[in-house]
Amino acid sequence: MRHVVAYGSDHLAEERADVEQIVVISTGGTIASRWQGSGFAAEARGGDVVATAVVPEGVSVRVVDLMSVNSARLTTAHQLTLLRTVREVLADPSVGGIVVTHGTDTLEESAFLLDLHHDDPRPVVLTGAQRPLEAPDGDGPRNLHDALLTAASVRDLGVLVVFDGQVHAARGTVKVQTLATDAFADPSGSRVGDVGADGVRIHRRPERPTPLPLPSAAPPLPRVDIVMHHCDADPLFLNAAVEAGAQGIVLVATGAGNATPEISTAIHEAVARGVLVAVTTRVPTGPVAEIYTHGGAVDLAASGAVLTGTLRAGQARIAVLAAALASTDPAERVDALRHVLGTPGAPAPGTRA
Ligand SMILES: NC(=O)C[C@H](N)C(=O)O
Repeated sequence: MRHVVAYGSDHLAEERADVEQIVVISTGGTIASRWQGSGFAAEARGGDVVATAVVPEGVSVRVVDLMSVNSARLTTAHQLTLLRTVREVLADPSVGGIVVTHGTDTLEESAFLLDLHHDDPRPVVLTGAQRPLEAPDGDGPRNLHDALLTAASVRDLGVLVVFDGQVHAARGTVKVQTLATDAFADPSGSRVGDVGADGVRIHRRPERPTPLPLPSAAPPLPRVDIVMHHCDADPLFLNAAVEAGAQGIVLVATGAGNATPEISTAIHEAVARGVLVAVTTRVPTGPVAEIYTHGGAVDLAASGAVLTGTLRAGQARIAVLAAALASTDPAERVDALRHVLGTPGAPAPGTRA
């Protein structure tokens, strides 16, 4: 990345490094965690986090200290603040890309929300750590270096997750390890690339639907709940979510998307009240599919639920949330959900007559 530039009135030509400015947005997580006397919690500022990493050659870093929280505590309001901050940062054409340091617990949710709205060729790369800030064998410094390198190197890949030498698309990626450092994978797909001593290697381009417009962050933000099915489950929690005012519900069904006739009836009633209901599965890998009746996915879909393909619970919830933020009309919300799921033939949100 070297080129020739002219400086000042004497037209002195010099060769200088073409520096790529990457903005690091710091949000907390284990990568920013310190011991609190009883356990670890996010505490450090972004500058402290960046100071742990080797900044790749040709990259300059500017830090935005957005928040410092364990990611299990994040709310929709936090995530919309992150989304707006990304937009504001990218409004500066001198910025080459963004790295978001984030707790791993809900990283896949924030990454997917950003990806659904990302309409810029410049990358947004999320990373974090499984070991705390000052751990002698910490994984944060390498992850941050790799994320910076990726953010400075790639274009037109949407929002990415870089972790443990791997580059993942936001969509489909889930946390697959509670403690080990190879924390992320797409169980139903393949990764986008790798980061090694020879740089960033990209193997595939993620499929992404047309990005959604920036949603309003004005309260009240829609409530979207997750309810898990299991042996002996009745519709109590699904109905409780409706009573609590949920505008969207994700049922984490068994197998390929199956529950019971009673839950199918409860979904029918929820949908009749304008609630957007989606179905994913407890199984780690593979799509949900309309195969079984007697309370199976065939019936749940007939009751008005939308099957979410290979998205797991956290990202299925983000898809429902994004659809709920895109419109207040129940039919348009279904369109928006099908659009973000990449359903063939789904009308673009807001195009209904
Ligand atoms: N590894 C981590 O980052 C976990 C941490 N509890 C979080 O903030 O998500």
